[in-house]
Amino acid sequence: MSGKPTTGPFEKTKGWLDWYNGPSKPGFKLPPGAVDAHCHVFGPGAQFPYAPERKYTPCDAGKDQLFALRDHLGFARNVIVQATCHGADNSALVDACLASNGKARGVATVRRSVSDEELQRLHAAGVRGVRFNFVKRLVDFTPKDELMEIAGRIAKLGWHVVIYFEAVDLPELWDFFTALPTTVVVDHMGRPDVSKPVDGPEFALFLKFMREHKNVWSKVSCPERLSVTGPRALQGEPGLESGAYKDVVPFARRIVEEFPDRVLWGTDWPHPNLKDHMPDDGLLVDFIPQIARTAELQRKLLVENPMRLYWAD
Ligand SMILES: O=C(O)c1cc(C(=O)O)oc(=O)c1
Repeated sequence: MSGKPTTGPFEKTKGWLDWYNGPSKPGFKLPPGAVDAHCHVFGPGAQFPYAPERKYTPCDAGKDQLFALRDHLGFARNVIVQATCHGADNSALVDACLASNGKARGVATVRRSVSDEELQRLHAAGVRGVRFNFVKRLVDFTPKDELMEIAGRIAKLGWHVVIYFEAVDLPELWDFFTALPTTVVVDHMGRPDVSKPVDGPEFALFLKFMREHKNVWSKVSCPERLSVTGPRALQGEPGLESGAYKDVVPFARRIVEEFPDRVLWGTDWPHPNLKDHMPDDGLLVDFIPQIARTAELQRKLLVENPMRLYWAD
């Protein structure tokens, strides 16, 4: 990996943790054609300014650094998800997709005012979905009728909707989510509270959501974000052997084993808003065989599912 995080003309949010630029080589050998199906680009801010309405200002994390990480870890492709710090200006995302030689597809953020021409331009760049965010610390509220209107328009392009929310908010969002007319992909397992039992009512509701709605998929990503007690995956520390993020394993494993054809995995590089540590992305890859325990489950999670959703054409 080359390149160090820079900050450009913007001042980072106080306490911001930069991505770790010395990731280890994973011990786990990814299957050929593996896709990192959730990652972001931030700026660089000098070229792609952060949005005025953003809730945080990150360090830069540009496409060259993302592609270097992809190659270092052994992924073949990326799905780049529009980060909230760029609002609905998808320029950095589009630039990265276009520069990737077909190795990156995107999930954009759009407003009701987006034109059909702009949607076509995004499609041509490789965008295949839009992201609706309900995490209050990240975005201002968007009315549900606006989101439903957008969903109806992008459905015609064959795109899907990615949703990000906290587990406690699922009951209130249920009717909206289950009325969406597209495939629906949940970010980071709907952020379960992993200090609660995997068999408890909160996670049961999430499993019911997926069980009763066959159009719902889940990213089994972000153990570093969800873990409460598990040891961290830090360079120089025994990651896999000591069971890094082990409190997250039962949740992710449950989803992978019940819904093997509707799961995706991603690094979440450059890991926005982590508060107490920055993971080694190589060790995050080493987390995968704990949650997808057979070669077949790994192939579905890392190759077949993301290819079906993002590279169907
Ligand atoms: O939990 C987060 O802070 C977070 C933020 C963003 C974003 O700002 O887009 O994306 C993620 O996947 C996760």
